[in-house]
Amino acid sequence: MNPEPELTALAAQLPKPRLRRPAVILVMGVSGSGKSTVGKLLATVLGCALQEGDELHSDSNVEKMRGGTPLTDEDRAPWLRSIAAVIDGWLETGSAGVVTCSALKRSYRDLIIGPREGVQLVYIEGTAALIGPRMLTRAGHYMPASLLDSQLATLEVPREEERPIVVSGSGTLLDIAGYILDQLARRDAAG
Ligand SMILES: Nc1ncnc2c1ncn2[C@@H]1O[C@H](COP(=O)(O)OP(=O)(O)OP(=O)(O)O)[C@@H](O)[C@H]1O
Ligand SMILES: O=C(O)[C@H](O)[C@@H](O)[C@H](O)[C@H](O)CO
Repeated sequence: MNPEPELTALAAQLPKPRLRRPAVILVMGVSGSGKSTVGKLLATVLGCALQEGDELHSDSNVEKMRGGTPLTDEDRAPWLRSIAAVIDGWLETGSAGVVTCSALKRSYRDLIIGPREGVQLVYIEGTAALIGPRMLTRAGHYMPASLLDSQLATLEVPREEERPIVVSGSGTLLDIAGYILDQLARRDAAG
């Protein structure tokens, strides 16, 4: 992991929470909601591994998205399994880790988290008005802003029973990561 200098500087302003159990975190949300940026920040503060879900897509999935076509359930299935395998690896070794994945549908999250104990879901909320302009100005990413509408249409917001930490993507990165770390510490202490 080699986060950008700005993220390293932000991370230095966030105290590392003392947790009883290693944090295994899935950061979800539509494309452009801030998963990678927030995920990097969390992993830097926690001093743990970061797996970018985007890096696990097949070349054909990436080409499809680059061309402006939304992925289907079938396209996503092997990708979701590879994300679940990363989480299983961390759980088996008792390691902490942060994985980013859009995880748009409940069925996807059932596959990635399902009955696994000790995986914390974090959902970054954001409207098209917030995220669209950010996607347009983001450099060097294959995902076109034109796919944002389909991402939002496919999204099934996590329900209470999934015990998500829900945070608005409209705040500053410091606020967003600070809130997530605070919630993580409270839940760790209570659990
Ligand atoms: N809270 C924020 N404030 C300002 N800019 C932000 C914030 N969160 C994210 N951004 C910016 O928005 C853009 C999208 O963020 P990011 O790449 O982290 O989203 P993502 O959910 O990982 O997207 P994708 O799933 O498409 O990879 C980036 O340019 C990032 O710097
Ligand atoms: O499920 C999906 O449609 C995809 O995973 C997308 O969400 C992308 O991976 C990502 O967001 C692009 O950057």
